[in-house]
Amino acid sequence: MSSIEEINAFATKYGIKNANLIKTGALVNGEWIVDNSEVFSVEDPANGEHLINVTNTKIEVIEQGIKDSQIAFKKFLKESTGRQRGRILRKFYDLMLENFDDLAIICTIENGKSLADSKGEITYASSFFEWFSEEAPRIYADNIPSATASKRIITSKQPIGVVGILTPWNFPSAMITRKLGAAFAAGCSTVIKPATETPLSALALGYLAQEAGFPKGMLSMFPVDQERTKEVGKLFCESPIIKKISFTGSTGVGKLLMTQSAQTLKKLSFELGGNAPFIVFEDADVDVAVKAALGCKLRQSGQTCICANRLYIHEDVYDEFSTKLTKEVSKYVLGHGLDPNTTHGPLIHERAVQKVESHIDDAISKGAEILLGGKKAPHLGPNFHDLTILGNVPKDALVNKDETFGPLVPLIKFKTEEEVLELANDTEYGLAGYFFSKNYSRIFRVGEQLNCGMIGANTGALGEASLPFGGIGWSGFGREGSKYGIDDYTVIKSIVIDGI
Ligand SMILES: NC(=O)c1ccc[n+]([C@@H]2O[C@H](COP(=O)([O-])OP(=O)(O)OC[C@H]3O[C@@H](n4cnc5c(N)ncnc54)[C@H](O)[C@@H]3O)[C@@H](O)[C@H]2O)c1
Ligand SMILES: O=CCCC(=O)O
Repeated sequence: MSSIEEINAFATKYGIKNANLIKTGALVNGEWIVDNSEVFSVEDPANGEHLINVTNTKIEVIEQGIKDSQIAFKKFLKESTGRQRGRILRKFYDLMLENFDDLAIICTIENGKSLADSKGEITYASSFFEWFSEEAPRIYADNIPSATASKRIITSKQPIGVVGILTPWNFPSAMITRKLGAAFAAGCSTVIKPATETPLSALALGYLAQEAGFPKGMLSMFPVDQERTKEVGKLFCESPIIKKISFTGSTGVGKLLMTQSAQTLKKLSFELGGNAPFIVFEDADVDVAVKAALGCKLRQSGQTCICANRLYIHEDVYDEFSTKLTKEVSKYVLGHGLDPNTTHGPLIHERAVQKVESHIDDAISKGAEILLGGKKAPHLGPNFHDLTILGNVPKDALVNKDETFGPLVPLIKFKTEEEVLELANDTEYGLAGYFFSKNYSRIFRVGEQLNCGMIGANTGALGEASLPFGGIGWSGFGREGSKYGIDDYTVIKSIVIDGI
């Protein structure tokens, strides 16, 4: 599908005012390539209905796009300044805000999350362009004293070159802007493969990039189906032109991409899976902890990499916490994301629902009890699952080790700080962690001992453009956003000058 009439009808059906945002082809060297000979279907995860067909970009088109991206990079490197790149990013930010409602609707129909969550995502996504528009003119380096009196060592931070960006479906806009904003601020060109489930949000950003003044070839986007995804991942990793890969997704795929990148020794940034502990100590403000758990565990129905995965509650406050949490969660409404009453949407696909079920079944077989929910909700659509709270989850339940990535809140009792720190750190993962206490020495002590890249102390909300976002261990490496975010897209060059 791609005629103007069809696109307009699609936009009208969903209340999207700016039909130009609906793109169904690949963006290659400044041109939209719509090829109806090979397409894949984008579906609404809430009801399984077909939304639109998108071009399944052919490998030869992608290979050419990568070459064009290198030409664009070299040209732009000579011409552009940080200030100019900053202005383009600022324009991009403004355009995202002008198209705010439309971008949120596009996100909801292809991802399933509630419109409120989508609006939150567009605010978050656009903030990275605002942030990096301000960072772009400030890429400073050093003048380093030499050991030899006649020498000077001058460094500069140069853009690494063409960057391959591979993004997931759970934040179809923000995972692109957090990478693209930093890469473009540094002066890199980018080739992006968005998630097969959510290409429309990505392609809408491709359109806005052109409107914002991205030079042709500085941003190319190749939508592909699941099957071709693997081929493109390998192509990016093995390409001698692409100098860096930035990936957000599962740890398994991260390991594969790292192996595939060995021959080209690429610079890599990986945001991978998590297994976030959420600890409520006996000296916590329980109301604060309950409020934080609602957002941090159940935002986007639990499909966020920094979602709490396992909740450890001190035995003294366990009953109060579980009663208050259950009362609040029972007020939530599952439904289609566009329905104004909906607080929580479906999961992305059947596999995700099965994982939630398997974690529930495992915990119950080991003695956990259902406090709320506990079942699939097929009457709402194929990918709906109850928001579920399990009490008295044993410490050997699967959910302690494996990320659910869904709406399951497992409550696990503990007695001592020492015991809970051991449980919390008993994992290969280390993305986010949370704990709640009013005792300041404990805040410092536990904060220093939790093995995670990001820690919330008395908060469940971490994400913002100024946060160095990233993990340790099997949760990946590299930091996105923040004053460090551009570093991943630059190389330090030193010039040693003698004879002074
Ligand atoms: N860190 C995050 O933000 C994040 C986001 C989404 C998923 N996840 C993790 O992934 C798990 C489930 O999600 P999933 O199964 O969709 O993850 P996944 O890793 O299979 O998919 C994530 C993204 O990677 C792409 N991808 C998959 N195989 C690829 C390959 N061989 N080469 C290149 N790209 C490839 C997918 O198309 C998708 O865009 C979760 O449990 C969570 O741990 C993490
Ligand atoms: O899911 C991955 C990113 C989540 C976030 O940035 O808050």
